[in-house]
Amino acid sequence: MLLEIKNLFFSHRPDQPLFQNFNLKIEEGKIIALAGESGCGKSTLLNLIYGLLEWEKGEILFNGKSILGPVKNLVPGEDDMKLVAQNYDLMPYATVSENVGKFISNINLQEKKHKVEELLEVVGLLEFKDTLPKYLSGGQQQRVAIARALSVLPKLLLLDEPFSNLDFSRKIELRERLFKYVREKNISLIISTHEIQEVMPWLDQIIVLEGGRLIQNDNAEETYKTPYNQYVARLFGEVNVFTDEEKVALNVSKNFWYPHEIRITENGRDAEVLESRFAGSHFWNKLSIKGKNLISYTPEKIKGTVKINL
Ligand SMILES: Nc1ncnc2c1ncn2[C@@H]1O[C@H](COP(=O)(O)OP(=O)(O)OP(=O)(O)O)[C@@H](O)[C@H]1O
Repeated sequence: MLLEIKNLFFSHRPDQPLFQNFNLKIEEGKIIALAGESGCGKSTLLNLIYGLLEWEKGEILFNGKSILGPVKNLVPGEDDMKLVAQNYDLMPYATVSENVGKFISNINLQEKKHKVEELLEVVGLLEFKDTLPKYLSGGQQQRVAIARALSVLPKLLLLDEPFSNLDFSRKIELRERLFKYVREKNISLIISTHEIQEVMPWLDQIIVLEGGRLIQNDNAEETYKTPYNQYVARLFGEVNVFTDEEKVALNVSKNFWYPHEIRITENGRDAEVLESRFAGSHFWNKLSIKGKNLISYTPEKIKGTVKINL
C-alpha cells in the first residue's frame, strides 16, 4: 500500500473538529481526485499527508513508514513525495529554469538542462525559461511549481487545485500533458478539485469528502452513476433530485437524474416546457411535471408540452 491513513483525528480549532477517525488506503500508480465542496478538508488532508500539520491521534503511513508532523520533522516532506500547494513557494530571484531545476543534481549539466526543458514543455512554459517568477501570472507560477515537483519523479505527487488559475484552453493543454507524463513515469497522483468534470477522463478513483468525512471512494464511473447522495451527485454539475416520496409519487426508478438523462420521447409522460435556452452544446430547459421542476438538456429548442421518459 502506498499510503495508509489510520484512525486520524485532526482539527484546526478545538471547537471545530474536522477529521474524526478518518481512514483511507491508496494503492500505487493511481490517479485520484480528492473532491468535495469548498471547506470540506481537501487542502488540509493534503497538508496532513505531507506532514505540514500536527494531528491529534492516528497514523499516516507512506510506503509503510510513519509520516511525522512538523514538531518531529522540521523539514517536511519525504524524498518520494511532493506537494504543490496553493502558494507556490518559488525562488523569486531565480529564473523559471533555475526554479524547475532546484532539485535536479548538477553533476551532468547538459542532462539537467535537457530535463528542465522537458518538464517546461510538459507544463507549456518553455518560452519563459529565462524569466523571473515575478513576471509570471499566478497560473504560470503554479505551473512552474508543478514542473519542479515533477522533476524529482516522486512516487506520490499531491496537487492542490492545480488548474484553479488557468483559463480553459491552458487547462485543457496542461491536464492532458500532465496526466500523460504522470502515467508514463508511474507517479501516483492525488489532485484536489471542486471541478471534477474537468479531470474525470483521467481518473482511476474519486475520493469524496464532506465536512471532513469520507463519503464515497469509487472509480469515476461508479461515482457518477451511483452517487452516494445528493452532495456527491452535485459535484458533477446540475442534477435533478427526487426525494423518496417524490420517487414513489411520480413513479420514477431512481433518485438522481442528470439533465441529459431526461430525454424527449414520442410516448412518455407529459411535461410542460417553462424555459428553453441556448447553452452552447445543447439547449438548457426547465420542465414541469406534476408540479415538480426538472432541468433537461436537448439538442434542439423545445416549447409547449413535450413527452419525456423518466
Ligand atoms: N489555518 C486554519 N485555521 C482554522 N481553520 C482552518 C484553517 N485552514 C482551514 N480551516 C478550516 O478547515 C476546513 C477545511 O478547510 P480546507 O482548506 O482544508 O478545505 P478545502 O476543501 O481545501 O477548501 P477549498 O476547496 O476552498 O480550498 C474549513 O472549514 C476551513 O475554514
